[in-house]
Amino acid sequence: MQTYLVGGAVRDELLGLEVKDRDWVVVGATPEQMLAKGFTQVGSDFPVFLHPKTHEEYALARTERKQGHGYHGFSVYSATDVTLEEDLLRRDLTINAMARSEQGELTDPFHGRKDLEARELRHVSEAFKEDPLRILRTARFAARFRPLGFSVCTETMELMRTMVTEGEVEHLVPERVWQEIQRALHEQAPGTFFQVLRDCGALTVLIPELTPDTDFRAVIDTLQCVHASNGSTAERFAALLCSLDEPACMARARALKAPNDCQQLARLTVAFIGVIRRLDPAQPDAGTVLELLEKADIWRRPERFSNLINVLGCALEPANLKQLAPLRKAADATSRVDPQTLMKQGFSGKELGQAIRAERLARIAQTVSRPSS
Ligand SMILES: Nc1ccn([C@@H]2O[C@H](COP(=O)(O)OP(=O)(O)OP(=O)(O)O)[C@@H](O)[C@H]2O)c(=O)n1
Repeated sequence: MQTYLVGGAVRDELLGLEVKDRDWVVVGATPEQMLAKGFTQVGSDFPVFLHPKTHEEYALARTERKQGHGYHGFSVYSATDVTLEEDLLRRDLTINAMARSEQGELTDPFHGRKDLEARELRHVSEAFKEDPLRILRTARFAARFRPLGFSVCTETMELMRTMVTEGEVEHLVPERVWQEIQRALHEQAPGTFFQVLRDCGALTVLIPELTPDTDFRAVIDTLQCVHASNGSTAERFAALLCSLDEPACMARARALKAPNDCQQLARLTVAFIGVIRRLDPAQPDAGTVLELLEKADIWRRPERFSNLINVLGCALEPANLKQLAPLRKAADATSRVDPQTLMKQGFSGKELGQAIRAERLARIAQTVSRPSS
C-alpha cells in the first residue's frame, strides 16, 4: 500500500501558496484494509475514507468512465491493480494531476509542473470531455490564478468549445452551476471566470441574457470593483447581472437557483440603476427617491441598503455616481422619522402609515430636492 498527496495540495505547494485542503490517494489497498486501519468510509459512489486523526480524505486509486450525459452516469472502477498514473489520468487539468509520495518524490506523468511554470491550464486527456463541470472548474482556476499570469491554453479552449457545441453544458444541473458560480465570484479575478465561459460559448447557455451586445468590459470592471471592496456573494452576483433589465435579471437569478438574498439584491440593483439614470442630478424628485427607498425597504433592511450602495458605487457610470450622495442623505433623513412620535400625536392604522410616508417625503424634499448649498 502506497499513499500519495494529490491534486490541489501538490499544485499549491509548487506555486508557493498556502495549502488548505489535503487530498490523498491510496494505491494497492482494499476497503477492508482501510477500515482495519481505523479509517471511516464516506460517500457511497466511490471508496473514499477519512483518516481517524486528521480527518483528511483518502481515496482509493480509481478510474472513471462516463456512460450518460452531463454529471450523471459515471462508472467507477477501483481495485488494488489501479495504478497512480491511471488515477491521475482521469483528472481534469495537468496542474491538478500531480502526486507526491510520502518520501517527497513527485509523480508528474502529464507535465503539470511544466504547465505551472508556463502558466497554462491544460486538460490531461480527452476524458476531460466526460465531465462538463470541468469547463466551469477550468474557468474558475483561470479566475483564481489570473493574477499569477495563468490562462487556458488553446487546445483546452478548443476542447471546451467542442463540448459546448455538442450540448454538454445543457446537462449541468442548476445546483452544480450555482456552486461553481458562487465560488468563482470569490476568486481573485471573478470577471475572468465569465470571460472564459464567454470565449468557449458556455455563457450563452448558462447566462444567455449576457448577449454579445453586452458591454462585457463594464461587467468585468464592476465585478472587480466589488471584489476589491470585499463584497458579499450577493453583492458580487448583483454586479454580474447589473446590466440587465429587471424581468431578465429576475428570470435568470431564479433559473440559476441563486439564494434569495442574491436574487433580491440583484433585483434592487437593476431597479435602482434604471431610476438613477433618469433622475435629475440637480434636483432629484423627492417622490421618486422615496419610492426607491421604499422598494429597498431601507428602514427594515439597512444592511442590505449599504450593500446596494456598494454595488451601485461600482456599477454606475461616473456621470450617475453623484446621485448616490443624495440617496444616502435621503436614507439618513428618513431613518430619523420615528413612528412612536407620530403615534403619540394620535395617528394609528392606515393614517399612521400615511403620516409616516408624508413625513419621510417632507424630509427627503428638505435634504435632496433643493440644490445643495
Ligand atoms: N470535476 C473534477 C473534480 C475534481 N477533480 C480532481 O480532484 C482534485 C480535487 O478536487 P477539488 O478539491 O475540487 O479541487 P482542488 O484542485 O483541490 O482545488 P481547490 O483549491 O479549489 O480545493 C482536483 O485537483 C482534480 O485533480 C477532477 O479531476 N475533476
